[in-house]
Amino acid sequence: MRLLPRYAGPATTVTLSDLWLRSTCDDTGVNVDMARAPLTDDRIAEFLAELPGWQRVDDAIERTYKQAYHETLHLAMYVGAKAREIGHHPDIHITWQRIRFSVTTHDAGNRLTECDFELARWIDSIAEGHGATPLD
Ligand SMILES: C[C@H](O)[C@H](O)[C@H]1CNC2=NC(N)=NC(=O)C2=N1
Repeated sequence: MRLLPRYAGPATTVTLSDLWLRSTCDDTGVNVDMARAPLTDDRIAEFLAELPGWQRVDDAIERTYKQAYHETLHLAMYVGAKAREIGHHPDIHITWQRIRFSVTTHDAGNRLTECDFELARWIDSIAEGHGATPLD
């Protein structure tokens, strides 16, 4: 079992993109702008087209990866660190050899917003860095 985290990439640094996303997606007194407005079905389809592998499930987007159980715990830790940085958090479901991420915007009444697609992009990047295999 790998004892040290495999991935020490963007999840541990705050980038301009994070700062933008944080100012757009968290609720620390920043005006809720377009990024947190519920998206129309057409816009959701446009965003999904840019995120191959993510599926819409009702008013959330989901993706599942295959990875050794203990590696999925590492991956969840780094995704959690990124979620804290950007103020937007996925549901994470871990079972044997599988990790599934589900993202929606609770503050918009559990509807899909731009924040969800930004978070999905980060999850893809971190999962790739961890060597997780998409199951789509
Ligand atoms: C106050 C806090 O920033 C907000 O409640 C954030 C926290 N993380 C979040 N994560 C997700 N997935 N949806 C939200 O609406 C959300 N809101």
